[in-house]
Amino acid sequence: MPATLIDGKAVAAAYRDRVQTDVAAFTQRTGVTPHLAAVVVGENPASAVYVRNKQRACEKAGIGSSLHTLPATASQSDLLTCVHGLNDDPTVHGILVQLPLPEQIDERAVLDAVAPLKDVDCFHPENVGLLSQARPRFAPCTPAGVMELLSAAGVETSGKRAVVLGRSEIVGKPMAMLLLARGADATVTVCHSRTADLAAVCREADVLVAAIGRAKFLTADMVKPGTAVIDVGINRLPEEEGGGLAGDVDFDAVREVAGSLTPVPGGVGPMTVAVLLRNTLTAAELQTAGEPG
Ligand SMILES: NC(=O)C1=CN([C@@H]2O[C@H](COP(=O)(O)OP(=O)(O)OC[C@H]3O[C@@H](n4cnc5c(N)ncnc54)[C@H](OP(=O)(O)O)[C@@H]3O)[C@@H](O)[C@H]2O)C=CC1
Ligand SMILES: Nc1nc(=O)c2c([nH]1)NC[C@@H]1CN(c3ccc(C(=O)N[C@@H](CCC(=O)O)C(=O)O)cc3)C=[N+]21
Ligand SMILES: [Mg+2]
Repeated sequence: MPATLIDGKAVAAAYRDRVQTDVAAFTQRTGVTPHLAAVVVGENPASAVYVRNKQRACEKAGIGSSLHTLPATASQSDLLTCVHGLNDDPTVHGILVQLPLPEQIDERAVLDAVAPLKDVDCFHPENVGLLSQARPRFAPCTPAGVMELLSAAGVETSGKRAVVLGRSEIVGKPMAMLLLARGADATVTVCHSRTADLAAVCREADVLVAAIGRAKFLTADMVKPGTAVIDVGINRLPEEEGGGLAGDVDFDAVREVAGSLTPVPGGVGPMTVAVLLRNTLTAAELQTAGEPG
């Protein structure tokens, strides 16, 4: 029996409706419109999609948004000046510095410069620390979106073996943290480029999250029948293969063995945007006087 497809678009739409309702109540009560500022350095086609989706979603949810673009040649200090300006602007509640940054920029230094209360990506060490102690201030957008999808699909994680492919600060690591947390209660293994017997480790998984950035990397032989497979990957296919998007999962083949599976597009991507909206409201609450947040 082929896998049940998890409809990320639908789950995200319902999630965004709840955010929209909460934004309206917040704005009514405080007179404040939550505002998300995105900082983009240079041109990157993959980033452009994300920026567009975010801006459209903000508008629909009653959240203000602004785009701050710097040329690909921008210096570290240009970028820090931009971030400091947004930190000091009381009308801006959330700041997102789009990754990756050009190579002349020290990515960590820039992310560390974002005011912790405006750090809607949950990248600042203070927020990562809070997350790791299971008292999060902000949800890591993509991993939290994955947890929402698992829950919407009725996938049990407690006591199950979860395998996360990838150990990045943006997806793999915080994903492992959320699956491990009390309440989710999975037994978590994190794999990376040095993992031995990767296929065998993957075959142990009841829940498998692929976030490595290699098109169609996860093949059917790496998946135990019935496993819930979440495909975080967003990879642009070469022109010879049609130039479309592909996840990290070999969708057509894995679909025949997995219990449930997310498509790309229409899976995790829309959830990332939805959680980002929620975090922007949370940031506005934390920064608005009289709001316990
Ligand atoms: N849907 C969404 O909202 C989002 C999607 N993405 C997508 O998710 C994917 C991953 O992104 P991101 O985490 O930023 O990527 P990174 O490149 O930062 O990290 C990739 C990770 O995968 C590991 N890896 C790479 N190749 C292999 C391999 N052959 N075998 C095992 N492990 C491997 C790397 O190992 P090592 O550490 O050893 O190098 C690394 O830990 C990308 O396709 C990206 O576009 C990203 C963010 C949000
Ligand atoms: N500071 C920072 N935070 C991020 O969260 C971040 C980032 N930088 N840099 C880039 C990656 C990638 N990312 C995506 C989010 C949503 C979609 C998305 O909405 N995808 C839709 C549409 C895809 C399409 O049609 O092209 C989908 O998968 O259905 C894609 C990609 C966030 N990232
Ligand atoms: Mg997706």
